[in-house]
Amino acid sequence: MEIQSINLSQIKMELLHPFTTSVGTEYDKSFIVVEVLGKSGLSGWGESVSIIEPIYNEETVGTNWHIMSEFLIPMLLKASIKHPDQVSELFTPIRRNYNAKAAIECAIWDLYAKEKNISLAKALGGVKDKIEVGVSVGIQKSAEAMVEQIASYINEGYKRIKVKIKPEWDVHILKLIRKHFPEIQLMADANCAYTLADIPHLQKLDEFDLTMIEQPLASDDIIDHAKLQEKLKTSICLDESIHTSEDARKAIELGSCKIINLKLGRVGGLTETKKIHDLCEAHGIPVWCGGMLEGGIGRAHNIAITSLSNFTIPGDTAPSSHYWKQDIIFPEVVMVDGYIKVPDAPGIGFEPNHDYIEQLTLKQKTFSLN
Ligand SMILES: O=C(O)CCC(=O)c1ccccc1C(=O)O
Ligand SMILES: [Mg+2]
Repeated sequence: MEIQSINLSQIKMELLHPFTTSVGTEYDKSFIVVEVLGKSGLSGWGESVSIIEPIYNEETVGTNWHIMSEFLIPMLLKASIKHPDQVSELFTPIRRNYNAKAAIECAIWDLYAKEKNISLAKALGGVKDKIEVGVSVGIQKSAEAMVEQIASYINEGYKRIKVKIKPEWDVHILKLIRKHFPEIQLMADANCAYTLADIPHLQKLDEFDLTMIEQPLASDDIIDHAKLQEKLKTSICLDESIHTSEDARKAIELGSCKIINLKLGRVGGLTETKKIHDLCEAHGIPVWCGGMLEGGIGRAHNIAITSLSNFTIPGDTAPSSHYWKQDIIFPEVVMVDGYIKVPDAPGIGFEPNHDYIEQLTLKQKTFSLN
């Protein structure tokens, strides 16, 4: 693979509906789109999932721009890359900054698949031609609004409902949801809102037959999660705590979780995601694809990775129309009967809408060796 140039665009998109979790509310999303132009004339695309504030992890759009332009892109332009697996290896001397690394690494994977004239899903070893879709429901103004929202999502066909919880927005909400929807596949995501002092309280969630509780404790913890898992019937799923396959190995060894949420940005890209996927598969730990309110390019990468065999639980991969009035790709991602088709066109299988991306651009820079 030979790289001609790399283009970064910081864009801003309005969310159709605000999204509230235990840590804050998102009204719009500003993020970086990466285009890697190959000497082949083909382009690979990636998207960084970081937002403006460092509230889910330590990265932001600003730190991503800095790390990409000062470190990752110069390294990449000087390197000779034959296979995308080499990119994460190349970036190893740069500590953490997983979202920044992933955006570039995913673009290289897309370019690689396009140059091979195969779909990204196929390049990654995917085995499914369609994926099951779940939806993440933010904290609402009232419990009644929550029930209405869920009813409309079930109507749209979503196969799994995830609700965001926090202390004071948990037991009564889940009780009400179960009263209305006794049969749905239901889970809860706490985004680190509890501590071990909450064990008796969290045990009350066991009666709701949740598929899992996601990241109940601190974002950097795997020890206390193991202690909590011993006291809960409900499976714990880790999100924020897992950045590498080594993290996953340790969490599995300790019994800190029974399920892992995989986000390409959080673990530095597709190669590491595959590694964690394979490790989990070998240990009987199911995985699913988390979402970070992605635009169409990030969403396309999520769809491709979800085609792998151990993604056995529906992910947070809702279609474009769930988030945006207009997405940045053609065609937009659509869901039919709770499924999204895995594209078989080369690479991510969706065409970035160049004009629209340009309209949304706040800041742009092109990098090349000469
Ligand atoms: O993209 C989606 O639909 C789900 C979004 C989501 O749950 C989320 C969004 C931003 C930050 C963290 C999380 C999370 O999964 O914890
Ligand atoms: Mg989560």
